[in-house]
Amino acid sequence: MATHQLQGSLFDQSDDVRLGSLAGIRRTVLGDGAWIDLLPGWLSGADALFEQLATEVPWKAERRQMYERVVDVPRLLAFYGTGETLPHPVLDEARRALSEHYADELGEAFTTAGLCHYRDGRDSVAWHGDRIGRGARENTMVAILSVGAARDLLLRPRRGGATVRQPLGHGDLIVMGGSCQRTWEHAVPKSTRASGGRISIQFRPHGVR
Ligand SMILES: O=C(O)CCC(=O)C(=O)O
Ligand SMILES: [Fe+2]
Repeated sequence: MATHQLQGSLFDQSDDVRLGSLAGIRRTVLGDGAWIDLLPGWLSGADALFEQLATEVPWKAERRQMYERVVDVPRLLAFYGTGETLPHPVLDEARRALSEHYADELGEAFTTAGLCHYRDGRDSVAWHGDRIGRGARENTMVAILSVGAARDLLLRPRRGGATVRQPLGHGDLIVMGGSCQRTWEHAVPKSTRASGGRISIQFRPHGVR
């Protein structure tokens, strides 16, 4: 598999949970109208936030029909809809900061937050685009803040082509934008190297899932 690796954060030993500036965010154009913005280490104290979210969020283990079998979804989930208070004030702050930063380009606010908890390297998410909602038809943005151990987020064009590999953890921010949910797919594959759990917080506009 051809991979193109961008830099991520390796450590975060601060206990003081806070956001930095979004000024240093950098865009990579993927093609077919898709792009990603990256800001390694946007959140400091990310590993402390991981511990708190892991224990305090009311995580749900879901089961889904896969052909003729019902299987466990290989990660824990939580969802906060529009107007709901998020499980840590810094996440409300992140949602506000992202909404402000992208106001002109996105034309609407980030409202919902989906959380995924990958307990270890056996947890994963299969190739998909976030296309249950408007992302199937319209350009939109999905902003993901990652805390805990780094895991690879892979991105590949739907029409075929090289895979982009982006390790994410320890307070890193990625924003998938443009046509990314339609023309590209993303996944977090299983890993034999994962050195602990990772939680991702996905901010989306209303009606994007
Ligand atoms: O955990 C991640 O970074 C990706 C999660 C994801 O793609 C999703 O929940 O739609
Ligand atoms: Fe996704």
